[in-house]
Amino acid sequence: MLATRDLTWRIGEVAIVDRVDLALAPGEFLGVIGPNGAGKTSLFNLVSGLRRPTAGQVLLDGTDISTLPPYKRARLGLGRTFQASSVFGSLSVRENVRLAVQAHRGGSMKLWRRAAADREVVAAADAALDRVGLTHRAEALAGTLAHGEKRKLEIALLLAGEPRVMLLDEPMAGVSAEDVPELVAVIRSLTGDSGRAVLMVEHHMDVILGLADRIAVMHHGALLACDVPATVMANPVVQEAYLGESL
Ligand SMILES: Nc1ncnc2c1ncn2[C@@H]1O[C@H](COP(=O)(O)OP(=O)(O)OP(=O)(O)O)[C@@H](O)[C@H]1O
Repeated sequence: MLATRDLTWRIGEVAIVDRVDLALAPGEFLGVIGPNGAGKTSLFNLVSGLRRPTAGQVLLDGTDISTLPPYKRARLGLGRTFQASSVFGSLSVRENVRLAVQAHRGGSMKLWRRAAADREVVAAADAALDRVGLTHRAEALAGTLAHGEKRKLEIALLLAGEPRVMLLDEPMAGVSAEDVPELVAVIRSLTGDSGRAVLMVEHHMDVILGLADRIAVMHHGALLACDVPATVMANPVVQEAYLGESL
């Protein structure tokens, strides 16, 4: 479904992302971990289109998308969340999701189509809010949401684009410990239907372990290991890379 082949991003002589090969199957949840500065965010930016690789490719369903901007990748079914919040704080939660659904579907100029289309948009927005457990906050201004709720809203915005592959960039960042389990449950449900695949960069090992089918470990830009969680955890090379950081 999604794959990287020899994916490389160099700044001068330094390989920030170094010949990374990854493959993500339909319905699969792949976690990307690595010590600080390992190149996780850079890899994520190459896959989502925020940066162009200096060598290698990003493939979606076998097609090379390496040079496409993020919005074109999104149209092909590759959607990402951002670490920085991309929410309109002065609009309600429902309005935010409605706009995302509308942006994804495009508008019809025919008035007689408009009313029915509007109902469909609202229904799709409400379904996305329900998916992430935010129905009870639909009328709240998005700017008033707690961190954990904001992360859920960002996932709802992403769902509005009906992606086949979801890229999640540290969705637990800034979320208080008591809100983590609920957010983990929402994220776990994302691969539960329709063969949607998830690639998630996350700093918290315990979160990744509870979610991922396979874990890719990055170190100094390269892929150190990519396997099922138990095998990765038992890998001495991985343990060595994390020396001084808690696994
Ligand atoms: N635009 C840039 N210019 C120069 N160096 C960069 C740039 N972007 C990233 N780097 C460097 O590349 C390395 C990898 O950074 P990256 O943010 O991808 O790592 P990371 O694994 O996401 O780290 P963290 O877990 O701390 O977010 C770091 O040493 C960083 O300083």
